[in-house]
Amino acid sequence: MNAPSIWPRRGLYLLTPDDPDTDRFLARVLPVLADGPVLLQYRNKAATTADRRRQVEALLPACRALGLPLLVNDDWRLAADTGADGAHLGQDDGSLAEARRALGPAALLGASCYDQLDLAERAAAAGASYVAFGAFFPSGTKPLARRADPRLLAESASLGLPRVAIGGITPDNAPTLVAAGADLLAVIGGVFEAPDPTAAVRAYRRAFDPLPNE
Ligand SMILES: Cc1ncc(COP(=O)(O)OP(=O)(O)O)c(N)n1
Ligand SMILES: Cc1ncsc1CCOP(=O)(O)O
Ligand SMILES: [Mg+2]
Repeated sequence: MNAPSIWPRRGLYLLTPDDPDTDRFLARVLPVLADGPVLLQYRNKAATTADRRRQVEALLPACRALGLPLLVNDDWRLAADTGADGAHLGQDDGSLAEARRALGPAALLGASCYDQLDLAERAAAAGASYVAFGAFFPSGTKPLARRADPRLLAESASLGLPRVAIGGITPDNAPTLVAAGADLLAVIGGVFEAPDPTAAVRAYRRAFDPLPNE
């Protein structure tokens, strides 16, 4: 694990797209990394187990060169085996406390809390580095995702952990979630389904750093 003790707690948290073809997957992801995401999550539900490992191993040197922390979705063991910076776990992805014990104190460990403050409280107690809520808007990537109320973002502030918002976030609706208390905006389709993914990455940055008249 090479997680920095101080990691970026505010900005675009980019998640990779589902793509079964490794060459195409990397050709889609690598070019947007330099343009402003502050965290990257490897999430590719369309890849085989062997390809998942290959793809994490291919992303890691690029992330290292940019100082961009890389988390692995679902599978903290793959994160441990590849030396990634951490993992993101949902309700079906195993024990957060076990992952924390295995990965150590420096690892970045994220927890899906959906629409439930009590899950966030439990995740914090189990050693999460951040808590994630959502979906806040309809998501083309995950149309059946549970929907969450933006008020959860303010209600979870007292946990003292960065709060991640996810689900259908676009450059247009991003500012409302930042205003509601989101520290990190987790995005897939808004970048990878955009006609110009690099321009889309830059557009999300504006939610955190608006122009003077905005
Ligand atoms: C930052 C972030 N938030 C939520 C999720 C969703 O995790 P999960 O519920 O385990 O669903 P899948 O991503 O595994 O489909 C996430 N991955 N990242
Ligand atoms: C993994 C996940 N969990 C809730 S919504 C979602 C998908 C987010 O993707 P998009 O940004 O395309 O809506
Ligand atoms: Mg999961």
